[in-house]
Amino acid sequence: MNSLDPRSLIAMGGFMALVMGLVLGFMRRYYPPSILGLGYWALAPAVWLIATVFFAAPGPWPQEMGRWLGNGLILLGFVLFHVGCRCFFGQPAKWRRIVVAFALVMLCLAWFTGPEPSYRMRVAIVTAAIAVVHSSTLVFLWLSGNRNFPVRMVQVTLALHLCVLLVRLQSVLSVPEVGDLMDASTVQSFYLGAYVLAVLLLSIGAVLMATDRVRTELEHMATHDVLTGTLNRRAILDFCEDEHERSLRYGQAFSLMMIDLDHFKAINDTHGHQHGDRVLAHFAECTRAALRRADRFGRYGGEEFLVLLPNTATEAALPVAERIRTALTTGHALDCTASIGVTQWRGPEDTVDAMLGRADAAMYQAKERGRNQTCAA
Ligand SMILES: Nc1nc2c(ncn2[C@@H]2O[C@H](COP(=O)(O)OP(=O)(O)OP(=O)(O)O)[C@@H](O)[C@H]2O)c(=O)[nH]1
Repeated sequence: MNSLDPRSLIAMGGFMALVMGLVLGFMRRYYPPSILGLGYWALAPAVWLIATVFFAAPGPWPQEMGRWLGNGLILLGFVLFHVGCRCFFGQPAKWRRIVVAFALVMLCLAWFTGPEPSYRMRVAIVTAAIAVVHSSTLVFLWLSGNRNFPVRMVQVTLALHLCVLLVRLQSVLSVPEVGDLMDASTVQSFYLGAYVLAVLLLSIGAVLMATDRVRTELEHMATHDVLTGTLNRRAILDFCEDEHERSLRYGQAFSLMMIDLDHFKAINDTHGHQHGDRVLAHFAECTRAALRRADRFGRYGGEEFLVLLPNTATEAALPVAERIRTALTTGHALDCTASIGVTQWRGPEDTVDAMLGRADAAMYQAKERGRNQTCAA
């Protein structure tokens, strides 16, 4: 079987690193600053590209020195990828540990380049070091708990490359001497091919992870209220329609709860609009804490909020309303009171609009009766 020329493979890796470095660099520039880690992910391919130059191009430096630097830069690229992953998930890099370990590896490589030249030992050291970096990236990603496609793709790429590295390490340690990097053997082509693929797939994985995060952030912005963090009007109404459809299909009742803060205009007028905003945020936090996971809570408009209680009839919704009112009066400086109107789905003829109307009417009834209470309709 004809083996691929190692120089061509290295050049291919360099070209891919160039393209992916540019893509990630542009993303770093134009994506929201909340997407962390892109800088390190963009640096990794740039470093791999420079490594390619040291390996493949004859330069003014001695060949052995070029190999030493090339190996170091390849390792550094994977370290930067690891740091990018940590930053992306909001974890600081352990720089002290990284710098010490990297310096040690470079010293060992220098030893087996100059005083005690051994290509075999250099291969073993670099391979083992990259395997350690891959393992810690893998463990970190696993512990991050994220299981979406881009993370899975990066994990699979790291795991496969790790397998190749371990095979290489084992084979390099089990024979007295191995061929040179530029020997056109099938085994060498396999290792270099795996490296090129790893460079490409890890960079693509980084692109996908960042893009997925931007999509999630945009989705959140489109469905949530900035001030209170609750669902916005459109999103909570969408949930109501979904629940209504479910009730039509399965015949299970659900309840809606309209909540309006009492005398909120007076709060604004007395303490200022900003204080009013803080009261709204505090109200949202307390209410969220009083609800179950399956309940949906959204800002209907101004100081009026809507709660959707799936699978819940009025009798079960009323204690929830009381729980919310209790949660709002705990002695906190931002405490307030609220009037609540509750209604439940009444059967196939009932609509979300009709339910909203009834919940609103019940809430106004609560206001008329003196506020800070719940009425059902
Ligand atoms: N600070 C702040 N105020 C808001 C916001 N949205 C609406 N408001 C204010 O909420 C007040 C609502 O006042 P009203 O509708 O008269 O109701 P109220 O004073 O709560 O009186 P009752 O509902 O009858 O108890 C208005 O002054 C609005 O300007 C907001 O996002 N932040």
